[in-house]
Amino acid sequence: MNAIEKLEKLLDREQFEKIKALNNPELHEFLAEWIEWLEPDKVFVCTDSPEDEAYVKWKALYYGEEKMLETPNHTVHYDNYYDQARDKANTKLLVPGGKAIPFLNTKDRDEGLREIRELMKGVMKGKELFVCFFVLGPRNSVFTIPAVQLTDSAYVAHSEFILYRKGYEEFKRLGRNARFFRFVHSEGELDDRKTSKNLDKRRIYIDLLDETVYSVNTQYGGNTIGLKKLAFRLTIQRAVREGWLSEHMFLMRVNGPDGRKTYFTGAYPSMCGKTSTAMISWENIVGDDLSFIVPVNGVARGANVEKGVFGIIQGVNPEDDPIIWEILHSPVEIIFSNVLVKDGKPYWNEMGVPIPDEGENHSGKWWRGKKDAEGNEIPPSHKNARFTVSLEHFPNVDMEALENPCGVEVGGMIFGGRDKDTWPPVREAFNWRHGIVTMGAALESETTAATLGKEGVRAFNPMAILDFMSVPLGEYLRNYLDFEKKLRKAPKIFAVNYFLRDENGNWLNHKLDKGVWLKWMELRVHGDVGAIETPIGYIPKYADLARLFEEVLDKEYTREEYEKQFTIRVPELLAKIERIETIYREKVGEVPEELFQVLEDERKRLLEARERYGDYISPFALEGE
Ligand SMILES: Nc1nc2c(ncn2[C@@H]2O[C@H](COP(=O)(O)OP(=O)(O)O)[C@@H](O)[C@H]2O)c(=O)[nH]1
Ligand SMILES: C=C(OP(=O)(O)O)C(=O)O
Ligand SMILES: [Mn+2]
Repeated sequence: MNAIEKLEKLLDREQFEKIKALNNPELHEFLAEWIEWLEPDKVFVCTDSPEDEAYVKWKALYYGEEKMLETPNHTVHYDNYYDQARDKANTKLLVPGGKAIPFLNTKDRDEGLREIRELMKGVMKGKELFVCFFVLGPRNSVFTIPAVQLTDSAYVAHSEFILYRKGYEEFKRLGRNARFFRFVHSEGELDDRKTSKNLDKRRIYIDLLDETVYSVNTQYGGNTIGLKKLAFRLTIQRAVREGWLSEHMFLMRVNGPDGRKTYFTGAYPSMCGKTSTAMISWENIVGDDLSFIVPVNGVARGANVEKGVFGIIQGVNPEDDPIIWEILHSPVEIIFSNVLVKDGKPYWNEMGVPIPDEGENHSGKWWRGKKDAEGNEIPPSHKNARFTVSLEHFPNVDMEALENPCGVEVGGMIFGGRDKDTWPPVREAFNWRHGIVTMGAALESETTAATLGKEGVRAFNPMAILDFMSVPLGEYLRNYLDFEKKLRKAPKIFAVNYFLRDENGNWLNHKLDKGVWLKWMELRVHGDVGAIETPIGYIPKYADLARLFEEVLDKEYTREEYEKQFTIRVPELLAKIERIETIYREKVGEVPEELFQVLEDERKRLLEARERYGDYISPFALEGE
């Protein structure tokens, strides 16, 4: 029996017709094999019709994976108490022979496939399987990658309808030419709260050879939403092979003087400010998490891979995040996950308004003071609780940029992480190489609640992408360094640090200060302001920041604040170079030689500056030159 005959037997007439209309034998083969293997009771195939999307939404409620909230179109979903973040340990890249690659979690492909197939055999008995088609990037463009998702979670399928562009018609158009990604997900057995039960058998296996990702016994979006962090491993591999960039970056428009529009991408690790930055209310959002950057006629052009936001809700408050706040309180389609619910209303930590003392949350029935099995007090919402919403509802979305099949010209690229004591709030690289090496490849950040495990540990995280890296780091960096050669004018590279602290652990900056750094970077892209040359790049002059603080935030910015924040911390910077160099020399292997040269040059500049000015160098001392 060939694949299409098999499918005719496995699917009811209506569903079968939808599949038959897609002229792609490879797709048919894949579907026949997996539907047979997963043994669902029922299969639903989603086309791009609003009815099919509505069906999935209704099924998420019907099967109890989501519950309605008071506001129309709002629902809440819970993940298991121990399934609240990405599971790095059980996320593995399947490579032939299980070849060890530094910093990557690999596993022998045959063994991995055997294991995951075993875990998935008949896993959908008694369940409904949803077959969904989406695309990454704008449709019918240089960025487009079609993808098919198989899942028994209507919540996962629903999330994808919010986050991705529909792709059934694109599959139809492309026919057998579709080079598509595949995602197979099962939440596995559920408990009475409809959360995944067999967490000890939670696995996320990425088959780089077949561009297929398998995910089982988990529901948390970062582990399950195929087109998000799972596809990301596959797009990085494609990008490095094909000479473009697939990055963990937001994409936003910063509005310059006289209506000038400048687009920036920014790479920060999970929970380090991508969404908050892209959502600055007076600028315009294009994307908040994943960007493709492709060289087109010598110009770096960027596009959002997605069309929605799976954002962290903790800390969203009416003062700092007026737009998200407004959206979260309007009747547009939103999935809240792992928040506190009381009388049909969602609540979350640090929301700036009083929170009830009891209700339901990710731990089940909750009351203030409730402790978990480990004796830890359970907060109202999980730190990694999220909202899922489509960008079309954002008053500040740049729709033209989001939908443009040619993407937008990238003027600047920003790198940043959680760093309490080393980098200044903002600086500009001397050139592409300097930025890619000392800001991107040298990025370190403290671990957060976006992944399971200990928080607050400083960790090497080049380009904020290490969790998703799928090729040897050296190859990835080679591609990055070479990218410049494909461009007539490379984007400027910047680094930011929103997380500096003083001796007592207090933040040195307010959450909205980033709005000022963005305006400064916009001016720098066009050469509109001067800067102070330091051993680690260009930093802003006090006078320019004082003026921008006034204009942007209507705030006074004192010389003392500036000096404290922009002091060049030579011992910390030297120690960092030491750490980074050691990692690349001793642990990574096959690193482009120029990386060491660039680090060495930076070290020399720092040592010379220390000779003249001492360990902690005031920016005013350098400006005087
Ligand atoms: N202290 C401080 N916290 C911030 C700042 N920006 C964002 N955050 C917090 O960092 C967390 C994650 O931010 P988010 O933008 O969602 O990160 P993403 O995962 O990179 O998109 C949230 O809890 C924010 O409240 C900032 O400038 N300063
Ligand atoms: C979905 C995620 O993205 P981020 O925290 O980068 O927004 C994640 O890391 O699980
Ligand atoms: Mn985010």
